[in-house]
Amino acid sequence: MIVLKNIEKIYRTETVETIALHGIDLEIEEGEFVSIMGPSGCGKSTLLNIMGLLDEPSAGYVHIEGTRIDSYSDRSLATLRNHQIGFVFQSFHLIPDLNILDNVMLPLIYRKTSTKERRERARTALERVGLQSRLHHFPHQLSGGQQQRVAIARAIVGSPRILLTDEPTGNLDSQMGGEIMKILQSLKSDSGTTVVMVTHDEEKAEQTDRVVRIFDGRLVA
Ligand SMILES: Nc1ncnc2c1ncn2[C@@H]1O[C@H](COP(=O)(O)OP(=O)(O)OP(=O)(O)O)[C@@H](O)[C@H]1O
Repeated sequence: MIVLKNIEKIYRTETVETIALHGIDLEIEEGEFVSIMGPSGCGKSTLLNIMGLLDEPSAGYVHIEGTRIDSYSDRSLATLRNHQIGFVFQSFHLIPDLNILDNVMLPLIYRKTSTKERRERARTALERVGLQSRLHHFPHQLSGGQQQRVAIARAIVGSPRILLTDEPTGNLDSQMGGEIMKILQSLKSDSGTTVVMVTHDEEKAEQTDRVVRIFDGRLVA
């Protein structure tokens, strides 16, 4: 379960102060598939980054699986992020010089597992997204939808409890976007993964369990 309590986020530069989030209270149940919608600049990515422990709130606190995050050391935070949370972004961020299998094995490099086990897990994750026949292809040899499926495989290879996705279908046509939605739904239904998806696409948001709407850094529904 993810709990956000009275989250504020203020970005300060020398001349400007931007209040990106104003007192957000949000609870996301384990195994829930939630979408976050709102106009450009309303704070969606900021919220996702705070949920994913990539950024710290200026005030308020985050609980993940019952533990208040600000009680963690940087090292335990990194471990928590590496083991419990997977990320998928709109642009796939694959490493062009590594084949698909090696790209997917990458997050396991910090774990004390053998290369053989890491390879097995990467194969299983790639099977899960239907890319078992492309293991030795390089990213540029795949379509956009396939590259996004690799990014999902990489995000789930460590079996995270939480998958955070920032416009995962934003760069894809509607058929490929539909395939990505099916994969996200299967993660929820087959493994009970909690999935949070930032999207601008009303139709895709309606396919999730709950739509959270943000306007000007505040929750509106
Ligand atoms: N690193 C930063 N420094 C200063 N201001 C920032 C920073 N990151 C975001 N902002 C500001 O915070 C606000 C929220 O940005 P955020 O990226 O969370 O919006 P968003 O809803 O995800 O937008 P979009 O849909 O366009 O991606 C915006 O006004 C943005 O300009």
